[in-house]
Amino acid sequence: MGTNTNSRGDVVVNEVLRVENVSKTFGEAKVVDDVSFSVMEGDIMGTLGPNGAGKSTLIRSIMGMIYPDSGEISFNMDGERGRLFRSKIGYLPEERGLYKDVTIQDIILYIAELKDYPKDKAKKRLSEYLEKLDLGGLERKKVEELSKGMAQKVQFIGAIINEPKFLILDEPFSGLDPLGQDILMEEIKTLSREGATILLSSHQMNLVEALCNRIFLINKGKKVVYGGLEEIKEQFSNFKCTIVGKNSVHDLEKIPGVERIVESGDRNTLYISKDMDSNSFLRAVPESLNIKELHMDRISLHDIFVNIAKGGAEHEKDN
Ligand SMILES: Nc1ncnc2c1ncn2[C@@H]1O[C@H](COP(=O)(O)OP(=O)(O)OP(=O)(O)O)[C@@H](O)[C@H]1O
Repeated sequence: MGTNTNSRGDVVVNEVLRVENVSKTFGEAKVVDDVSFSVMEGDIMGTLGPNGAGKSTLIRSIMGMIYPDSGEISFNMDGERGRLFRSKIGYLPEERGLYKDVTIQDIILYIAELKDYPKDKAKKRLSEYLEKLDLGGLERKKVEELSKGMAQKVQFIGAIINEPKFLILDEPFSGLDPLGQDILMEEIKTLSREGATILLSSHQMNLVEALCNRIFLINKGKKVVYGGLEEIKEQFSNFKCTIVGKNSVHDLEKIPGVERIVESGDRNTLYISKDMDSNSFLRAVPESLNIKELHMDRISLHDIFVNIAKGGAEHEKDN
């Protein structure tokens, strides 16, 4: 796993959540298969995986909503070890649902009460967060009058109303417009700076890349990648080179270090082997190529994800 550096850059040893050899079967299908990982104090950990990979099943198991067939899940918070400390945890479930015929304030105060969080503090925190999330002054609005994105923000407030030490967010960005996503991302960073440890699942790779210090990637129920974001990028090939121009894939494939090509019209993206540094690669690009544009980039989390989900295809068409 390498050094345990959290999202704040601190080296930490306190493991807040430990998932050990967890498996879950529905009918004949093993949807979580012997999965182990840890979330360290101060982490913003991203759980990624294709549709149906097992992310929500894992999260529901952590939340004690379903029982794994085997394995152990344990928390360690404020020096106490245990199964689940409800009052210290915040949870945004994948399935959205708030009572419709109640006001925002009533539902949030109800959630706060379930978590033993004082009513006066909850009221103040609700107003602050409504303001931050662009819903200022809407305490008395009924849930049924809200748009999907607005309801999503209210449910987020429900997850953080008790100042949780550990926050689990299942697809927090889904249904939000780009502005809403940016606002939420800033709030997640602020909560982390203020001391929360966060586990989130998302399909928005750019947001995960900007937020998370540690990644857990699951595919078909099995852990496939786990570690620090930088560590993972180095583990997979480091660079990609995009060349725009009329070139045959056959010629591009012959350049030393090219592992994989994604073709999109005149634009070819060449994924470079991690053994090849960028200077050596550029020196090896033949003069005979037709080059209208050329750029070198670090590979993104999106690239890593697609590569794993497709099983590392050699040569792909992008359209
Ligand atoms: N209660 C259930 N009963 C039967 N099968 C289930 C149940 N819950 C989940 N599954 C199955 O388990 C698999 C994993 O589902 P899960 O919701 O954990 O995936 P996910 O990674 O969260 O996917 P997505 O990104 O689409 O939300 C799927 O094949 C799903 O059909």
